[in-house]
Amino acid sequence: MRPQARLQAAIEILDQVIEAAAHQGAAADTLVQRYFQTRRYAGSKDRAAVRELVYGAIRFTAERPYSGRAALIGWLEADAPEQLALFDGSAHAPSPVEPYETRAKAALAPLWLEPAMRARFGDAFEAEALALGARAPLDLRVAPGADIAAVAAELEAEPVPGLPRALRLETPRPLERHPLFESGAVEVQDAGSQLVVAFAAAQPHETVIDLCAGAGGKTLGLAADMAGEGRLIASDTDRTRLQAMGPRLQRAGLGEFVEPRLLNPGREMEALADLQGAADLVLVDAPCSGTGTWRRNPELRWRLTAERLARLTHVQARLIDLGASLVKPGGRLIYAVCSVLTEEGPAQAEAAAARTGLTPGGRKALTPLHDRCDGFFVARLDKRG
Ligand SMILES: C[S@@+](CC[C@H](N)C(=O)[O-])C[C@H]1O[C@@H](n2cnc3c(N)ncnc32)[C@H](O)[C@@H]1O
Repeated sequence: MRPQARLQAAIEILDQVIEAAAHQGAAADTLVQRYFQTRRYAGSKDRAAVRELVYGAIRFTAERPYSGRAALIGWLEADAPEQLALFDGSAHAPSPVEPYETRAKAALAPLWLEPAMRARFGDAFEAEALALGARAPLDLRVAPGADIAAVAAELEAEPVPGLPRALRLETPRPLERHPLFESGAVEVQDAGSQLVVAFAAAQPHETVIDLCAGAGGKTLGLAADMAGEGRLIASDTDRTRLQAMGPRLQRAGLGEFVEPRLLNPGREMEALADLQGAADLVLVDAPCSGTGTWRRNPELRWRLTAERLARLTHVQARLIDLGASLVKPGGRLIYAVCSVLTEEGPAQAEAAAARTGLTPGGRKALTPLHDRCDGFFVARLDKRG
């Protein structure tokens, strides 16, 4: 592809990303992949270059742009103006840039969300928002049986302070076909997620419920901490995610240990009735805005709306109440969200303590700027014995 055609491809994909963001459609990564499935003439260098253009424009502005063209022009004018000469109207090229046409403006947070984020971060708002929008390294969790020093040497990865089983690749590269990944010796998991698991402090012989287990990222960490002793139930309402957990458990040799349970949305208790008041630990890793993961999913900034956020906080409160009923006297509930918003974090935990009668037992807020990991909020709530 000529450079001009790459720009035009990026514009077309960005149009799709904008449309999908407005209507809860497919993720940007999926749209990039689909675009090239039907364009076999594009080689791997073309794909990589177009992807860079698409993500450069997405990272540039947190405010959903008017069009793919506006997004790309806005970004290139700010960061690579020489490329605008390639908007020359030749075959497969974008038409020349007009002085008065709409261009996206740089924005660190969606306009409607900025006041809440300023209130949350105070003077550090700009630095925190910049860190949230920057590229993330690739973090790995090394399985208990694997020699971490040998894995670090083989992958040329660095240790992560405070997490003895974590390694970091500052420049991410695909690992899905690496023997260390295929054998279950390493799993991709952000340091923030690993810190949440460490905060939960699952112990051998406990009964643990990972209520919103998804594809099992944190389940694997909980299982490692339990050293295969006790009971670990992993539930979710999403069949596809729960099914994706299967191969991960197999790779880690945990197929027999973890009990997956598919829940019916709104009627979750039907599949959990036997566990009422039975768990030492319930992890509620609740669905959330994902504001803490903007580094890896920058287009989430274009997706979130006030209505969606309100729906999410409602679901979070419901899941905390459900989780609380599963905790046994003397047990604990760990509430976690990959969010940096007060209403999903501290405010949610405080309201939960007042509503459920559970006792606040410590909490932690992580941010990319401060902790070099995804943004997370995690809180512990104890049930009196
Ligand atoms: C933040 S994700 C969990 C990520 C997962 N724990 C991990 O570490 O990879 C939130 C999960 O909550 C699930 N979920 C949404 N509504 C739910 C409900 N009513 N009951 C249980 N899980 C639910 C979603 O399907 C999603 O997988």
